[in-house]
Amino acid sequence: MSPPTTTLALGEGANASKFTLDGDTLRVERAADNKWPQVQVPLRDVLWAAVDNGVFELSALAKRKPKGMYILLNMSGPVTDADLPSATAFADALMAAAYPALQRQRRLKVFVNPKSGPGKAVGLYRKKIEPIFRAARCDVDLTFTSYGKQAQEMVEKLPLDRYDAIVIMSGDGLIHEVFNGFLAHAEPSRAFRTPVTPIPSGSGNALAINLLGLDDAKDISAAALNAIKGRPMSTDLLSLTQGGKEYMSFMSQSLGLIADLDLGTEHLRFMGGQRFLVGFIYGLIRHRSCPVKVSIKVAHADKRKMVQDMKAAHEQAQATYAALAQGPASEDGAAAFGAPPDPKLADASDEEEDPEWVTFDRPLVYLFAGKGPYVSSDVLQFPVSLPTDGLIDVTVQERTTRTAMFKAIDGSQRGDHYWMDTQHYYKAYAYRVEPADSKGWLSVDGEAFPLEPYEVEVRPGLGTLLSMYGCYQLDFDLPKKGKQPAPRPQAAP
Ligand SMILES: Nc1ncnc2c1ncn2[C@@H]1O[C@H](COP(=O)(O)OP(=O)(O)OP(=O)(O)O)[C@@H](O)[C@H]1O
Repeated sequence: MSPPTTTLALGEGANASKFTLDGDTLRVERAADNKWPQVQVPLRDVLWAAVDNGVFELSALAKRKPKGMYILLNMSGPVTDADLPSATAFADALMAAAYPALQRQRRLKVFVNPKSGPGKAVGLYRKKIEPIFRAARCDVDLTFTSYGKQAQEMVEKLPLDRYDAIVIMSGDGLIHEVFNGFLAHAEPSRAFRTPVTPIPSGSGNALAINLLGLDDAKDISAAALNAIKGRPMSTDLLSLTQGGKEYMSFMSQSLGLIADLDLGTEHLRFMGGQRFLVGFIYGLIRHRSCPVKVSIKVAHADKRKMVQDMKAAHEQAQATYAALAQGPASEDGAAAFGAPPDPKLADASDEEEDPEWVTFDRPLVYLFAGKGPYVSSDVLQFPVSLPTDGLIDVTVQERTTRTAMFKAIDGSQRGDHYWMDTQHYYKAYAYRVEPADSKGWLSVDGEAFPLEPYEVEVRPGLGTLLSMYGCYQLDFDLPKKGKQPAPRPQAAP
């Protein structure tokens, strides 16, 4: 239920301020403020309100335009003794409405990688993120990483009771480290329940894009808000075994063209995200096959059904989120988006499914498997991925003409390649790869692994992320009428 309209008026004459809590919105009118004489923000963006030592304090993130960047507003003003009861009551009501069934003042373990992306993370953290966490009165334990794998080592020994979430300001590489730190923790299942949330500052920030959406992922303040207000969202993780050792992958594994462009373009780092596109074009010009044997434990492979399932799951998650956001105020942060489904139950309705291992036996250009729709801001590789369907999305690009592959680049941000006949898409419980030779790369969450035999198995709902929505943020649907995709031939088992 939305809170009733409540108003607080403070000060007099030119210094008068009026605060109105109206449904899901806070309105502030302060004629004396030259920059923001009137502000309207959704309650979601309110970070703090309190009366402290006779001063009314209010912090919120605000935007000048709906699609603009967040700006932190800290307002404060004296409260007379006569106004003290009404100001305190207003602040309490505002906080209750701004944190519905959400824990306040989260205790955050924050990792910032100074070397991530263009190397500006420290400055951005100090300028933008730190003031937001301070405004929300979060308890921050900050580490600027000083060498590779430092975050992983620290997470392996993390005192789990000490933190409500782990915040990672870097690219996807440091998130990979954190999940692998959990794997080596003395209490792995408890460790994996610690929510993880990204603040994008790397060259690949897929998790931030998937949680926040393409637009908000450009605004690190939106990511900070997610660390403060996001709700725990379970996610499947992908257990990769190679040479008898287990690794945890949260995002993707790739071979062939995709791994080459991911790992073989380090020298083009100065280009930022553009280096992946350049690498893709270079790979297409070389047009090499990827000599591997791929076996997949397939749950189903009907592209249209996958889209319908994804849309239905998103609707359900959004309804759950909306109910939670309207829920009674509480300081209990345990509200999650429900338990992950049993993957066997998820497909119980589909009697034609064959849970046996099948072998993909056509020449392929790349294999790309993972969790989470976007793998970079330009590529919507797994548009039907769901956080907790207990399945991994496995795509195998069969060898085709260069022209067909070049055409696919254009719509890759929209996921157009999903509909290519030669792009085989499987929902799978597990898959195995046996490379014919060891020349080339295996990329796991963007990190280099040897091109040796490996197997991936889904660990349903093992990990926890933070989300404002309860589902990934993307726009993908069945093609409009008149633009029907051609029927896709099954890869022969
Ligand atoms: N201070 C540091 N110096 C050098 N490397 C570091 C430091 N801190 C972390 N690292 C390593 O930097 C890598 C950066 O990965 P991450 O993906 O998070 O950022 P990125 O800028 O997107 O990098 P990449 O493009 O390589 O993926 C991680 O493997 C991590 O171990």
